[in-house]
Amino acid sequence: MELAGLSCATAITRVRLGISPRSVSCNDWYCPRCCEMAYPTSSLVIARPSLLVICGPGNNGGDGLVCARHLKLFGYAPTILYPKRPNKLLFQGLTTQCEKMDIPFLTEMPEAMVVDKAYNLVIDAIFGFSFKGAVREPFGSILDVLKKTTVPIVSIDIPSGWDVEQGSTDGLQPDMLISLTAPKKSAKHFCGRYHYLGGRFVPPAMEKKYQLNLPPYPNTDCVYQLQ
Ligand SMILES: NC(=O)C1=CN([C@@H]2O[C@H](COP(=O)(O)OP(=O)(O)OC[C@H]3O[C@@H](n4cnc5c(N)ncnc54)[C@H](O)[C@@H]3O)[C@@H](O)[C@H]2O)[C@@H](O)CC1
Ligand SMILES: [K+]
Repeated sequence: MELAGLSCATAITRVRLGISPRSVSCNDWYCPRCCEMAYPTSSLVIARPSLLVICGPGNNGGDGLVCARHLKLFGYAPTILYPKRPNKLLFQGLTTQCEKMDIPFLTEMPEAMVVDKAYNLVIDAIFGFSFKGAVREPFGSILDVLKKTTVPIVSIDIPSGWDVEQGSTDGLQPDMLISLTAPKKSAKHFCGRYHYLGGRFVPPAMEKKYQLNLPPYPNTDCVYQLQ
């Protein structure tokens, strides 16, 4: 989980993010002409390099907590929403680490307009490959807000609410997807601009056994850009 979260934070720092679609005429968050070196904090829309990380009740949420901590170490200003916290030492420890790093926690999901004004990016760490059935609250309302925001969304492993194999026609449409270990079948329905693979920790024997055909990560990188 530590490596998964670190690779998510690393992938996020690699993406170009424009000065502001509200302040540049081309309306493109990732336009190479309008963007500076991009994701460095100097190019963010809102002066403060603010990001909202929304964490769900399972390991996908744990990846989000780790990702938030590393983003803070990289110079960003993450805020976390973590509405359903499992009663397990692992997640309590990850939460404590974020608190000790002065990462603020929200008590409720802000409205879409507030998200648009306050954050440069939303990181969706709500559900991963164990999501099933109809979305239960409070996550249904949270996903509804995310569908209304204009802020780019980065989904960890799977866009939350998508079926792991079939995807979703009316679900979240993130701008960036970070597949962990290997892309899931639903990734072929991803229509955003950036697709990264992260989580460089698969033993070669396992990669061979499951014919994962993972791409060659360059040098010591923990992420690989697929798209
Ligand atoms: N190889 C692995 O197993 C790895 C897993 N990792 C992460 O772990 C994720 C999978 O973690 P988990 O198996 O804990 O599952 P998830 O984090 O996908 O979600 C499980 C949680 O969501 C809840 N849930 C499921 N369906 C729901 C619904 N319809 N409405 C509301 N709540 C619902 C469950 O009660 C459970 O609390 C991956 O997607 C990935 O992000 C990574 O850390 C890397 C390695
Ligand atoms: K997710």
